[in-house]
Amino acid sequence: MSITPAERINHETDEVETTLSRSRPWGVQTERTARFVSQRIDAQVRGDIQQVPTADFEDAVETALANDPTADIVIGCLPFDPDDSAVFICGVDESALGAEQSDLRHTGSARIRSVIDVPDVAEYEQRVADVLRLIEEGTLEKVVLARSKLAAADAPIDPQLLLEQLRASSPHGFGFHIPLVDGGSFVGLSPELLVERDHLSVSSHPLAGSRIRTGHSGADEARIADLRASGKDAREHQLVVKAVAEGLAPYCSDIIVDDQDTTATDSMFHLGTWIRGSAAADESGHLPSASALARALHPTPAVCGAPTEQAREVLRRVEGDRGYFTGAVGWQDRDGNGEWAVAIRGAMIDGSTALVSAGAGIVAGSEPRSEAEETGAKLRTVLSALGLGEQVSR
Ligand SMILES: C=C(O[C@H]1C=CC=C(C(=O)O)[C@@H]1O)C(=O)O
Repeated sequence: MSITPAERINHETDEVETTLSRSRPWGVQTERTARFVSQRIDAQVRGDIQQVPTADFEDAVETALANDPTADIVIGCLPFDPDDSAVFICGVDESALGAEQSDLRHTGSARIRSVIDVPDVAEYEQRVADVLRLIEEGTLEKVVLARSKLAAADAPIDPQLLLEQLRASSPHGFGFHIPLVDGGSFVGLSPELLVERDHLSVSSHPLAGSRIRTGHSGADEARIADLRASGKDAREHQLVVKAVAEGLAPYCSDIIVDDQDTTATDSMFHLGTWIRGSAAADESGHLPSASALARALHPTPAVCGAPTEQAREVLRRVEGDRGYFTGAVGWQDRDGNGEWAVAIRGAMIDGSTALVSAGAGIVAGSEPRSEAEETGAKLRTVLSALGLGEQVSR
């Protein structure tokens, strides 16, 4: 008897569920340091870890800041599923005080001993094929399907060291280290700006459509040309640009959509588009905060799909709980200025294990094998910083 795509994608993965749920005891508070680094700031705050429900991103950020009246800014992560909890640390920006104020413990002695695919590559390719059938049937236009690798080391993994190693591999992007209530951390270097508000100025730089970098200039130029000429990648990208421009429209005036660019990370090329506008005050004179703008945009089709609700439903059935992966990570001040990056190219560190996840946009014309290769290359960005990389082939 043949299995339908809907039946197959009911698959659940115990290792991932366990790692994610261990990160979520409620109401625990312990003082730790969080860091967020971008072209705009290098912020480090020390305070209690606050885990708050997030029916609404803006309310959650405001609740966290209200809980700590002495704090200037909040750094934290917002979940992929808004029914889930967010984690914040509020405080005074201590980055100017130097590293001795932080939790830095650069032991660097952890060696990765084993890596498990979750799901295995064949199952991921089957899921892509199943989603392609749903797309063919006309139910959906795009779904961003993710897979993970669970790496186990012989000693606790140092999250600060991982962040430094990621930053050494790529000078751009949004570096983050968010401590979690169970003692674990969410660490990464995202290339994608969900939204930034700097007083009146609002910007977003969605990415979608990718090629793997070879590291050889001639071959890389050919890959960039191929990416720019690809109708499939243009469709995948334009779905995101349209959603972001429409999402910002109620909150901004003078929205300008730039020409498409190519954004490079250490391992990937992506199609990107800057979308900018001026923050518009509501009837009581309030400007939309960075988190209100993040709420309006999340989840974009760069991490979920289109139409959003149908894609989200597929992801719930296929992948289960994504936790903070493909949520948002960033900072915000009391005036609502801030930056929220898309929470990709990161790892959930739990003692001596690291759960690394990556997704790829599936649209008509996608091929299961190349989507597995693309997610493999995205995973390698983080795995290399953990000291793996070439040893992990796909
Ligand atoms: C969802 C991820 O990437 C997104 C960002 C850039 C390009 C993407 C793509 O081409 O599929 C994804 O939309 C990820 O890295 O986990």
